[in-house]
Amino acid sequence: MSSSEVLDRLAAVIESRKPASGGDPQRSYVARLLHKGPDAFLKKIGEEACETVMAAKDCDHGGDRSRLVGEVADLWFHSMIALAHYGLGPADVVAELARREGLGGLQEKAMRAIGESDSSAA
Ligand SMILES: N=c1c2ncn([C@@H]3O[C@H](COP(=O)(O)OP(=O)(O)OP(=O)(O)O)[C@@H](O)[C@H]3O)c2ncn1[C@@H]1O[C@H](COP(=O)(O)O)[C@@H](O)[C@H]1O
Repeated sequence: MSSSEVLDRLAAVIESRKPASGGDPQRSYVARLLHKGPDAFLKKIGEEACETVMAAKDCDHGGDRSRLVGEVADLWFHSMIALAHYGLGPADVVAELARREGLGGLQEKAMRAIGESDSSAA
């Protein structure tokens, strides 16, 4: 089982829960969030991000690392609902990570700073 297969299957299920695909808010959690709209699933992303931070901090103090895995799973899951709403999916995120492969964060930041100073000089 590859991680991208799992993400692709989940993306397909989320797609099938969209209102246009007949998703039923009475029977499906995903359909309910999509039906409520961006405020509902974006709020969940904020909550899950905070819970991820708290679970990670607990790991620093001997906490259960499986809790961190669970919180990141919640964060990814709710982020995937947002991606689907905006017509995107895990393949788009993977493509962006692939594009960044080999470009160090400090290098990218330095390139951005040069671009910003060029545009302010123009
Ligand atoms: N991966 C998940 C998944 N992860 C988390 N959740 C649900 O997300 C909800 C919110 O999680 P919380 O920990 O915040 O729980 P809570 O405090 O009860 O949340 P709220 O009351 O704030 O909604 C819970 O009800 C979880 O069960 C998920 N629900 C569904 N999936 C996947 O989505 C598929 C489709 O789900 P349905 O659309 O519900 O059929 C499922 O088959 C799964 O593969």
